[in-house]
Amino acid sequence: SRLYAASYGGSVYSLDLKVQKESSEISTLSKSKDCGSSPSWLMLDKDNSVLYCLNEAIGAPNGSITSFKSHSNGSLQTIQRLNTTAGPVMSNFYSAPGVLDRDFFAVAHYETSTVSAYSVNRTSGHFEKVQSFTYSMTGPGPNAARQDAPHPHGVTVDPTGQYILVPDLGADIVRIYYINPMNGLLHSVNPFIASPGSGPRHAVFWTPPGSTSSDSDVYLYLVHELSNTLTGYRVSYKKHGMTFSQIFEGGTYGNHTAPSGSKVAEISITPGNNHIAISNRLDNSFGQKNDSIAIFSCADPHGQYFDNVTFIGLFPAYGSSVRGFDIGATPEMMALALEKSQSVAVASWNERKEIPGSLLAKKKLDGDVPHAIWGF
Ligand SMILES: O=C1O[C@H](COP(=O)(O)O)[C@@H](O)[C@H](O)[C@H]1O
Repeated sequence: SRLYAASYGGSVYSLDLKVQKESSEISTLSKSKDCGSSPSWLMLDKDNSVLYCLNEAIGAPNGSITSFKSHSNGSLQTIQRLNTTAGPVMSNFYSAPGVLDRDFFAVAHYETSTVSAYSVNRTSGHFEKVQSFTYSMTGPGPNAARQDAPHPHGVTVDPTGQYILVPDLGADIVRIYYINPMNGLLHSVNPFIASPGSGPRHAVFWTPPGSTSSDSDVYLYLVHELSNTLTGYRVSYKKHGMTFSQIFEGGTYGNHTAPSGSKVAEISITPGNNHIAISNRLDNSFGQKNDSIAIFSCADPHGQYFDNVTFIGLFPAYGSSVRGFDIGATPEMMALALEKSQSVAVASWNERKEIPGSLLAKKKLDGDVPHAIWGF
């Protein structure tokens, strides 16, 4: 199976996982320095074999985005590199029904309080900036060290494809943009206000399988890095925006207090559509430098309909500071970006119980590893 990983050592990796009965192994197929000094996030267009890499460029005045053609032998061929405002940390594609020849992607820039949007030719992998929104605050938030300014952190497209949500860790807000269906331009609508000091980081939607309709059940789950909490909301669509009614709030350690210094990072709905997986960073829950993945149930066992959110338990992450993870491949496995272990790891995935399993393979890369994703 193919994996891609971003390393703050300045490399984007194309990796190969060989699963064997005795011992599995991750090997490097190729490595590129063309993403820039601090690759932070990867976004794969599987249909066109194009990989997009955000360069956070920590400490530098500009960030950048690079697109790569990913060839079947694993080599990464640079298509385009474009400078951006500093600090891009997450991106996501979206489209507009009235724009037939191009799609779009939005980028959250943590460092510069900015959300930017690009139009992209998905076939060629070329892209250009179309919009940006920069925010300010009149004073720091309750956690002054982390909330000195707005810090957009995530980009999530709603299930109907009409809205983009951007959790802002610094401002305790989820910014919401309506996508103009005729031209793809983003329009700010009423944001969602999170609890003061909670630091919303990333968000994910749950719907019954395959639903793209605002008429069906739509739920939003949000992880808050500063309070180490998960919140859940039933979503309703209005003429010009979305409203949220809270259905859950709980810690990512169940009934236990979050260990000092720990911080939540990633959230996703598991492949069976019935659980929520969350990465807890720097908690050492499974021993020194062995952090945890928290699993919550959120639907019936078949993932067909909503059920009350319940904490199931913690599972080992096999390293320190899981900043990103991706559950995918065939059979399903969990790729873990172990930032502070400077490694990428793959754990098995228990498809019956919808929980992480044993460690299959782990590979040290050339720096801190903020993101890893499955390829094709
Ligand atoms: O201070 C920083 O924080 C941002 C966001 O990190 P996270 O802990 O919320 O994942 C990080 O990207 C940046 O490198 C760091 O300087």
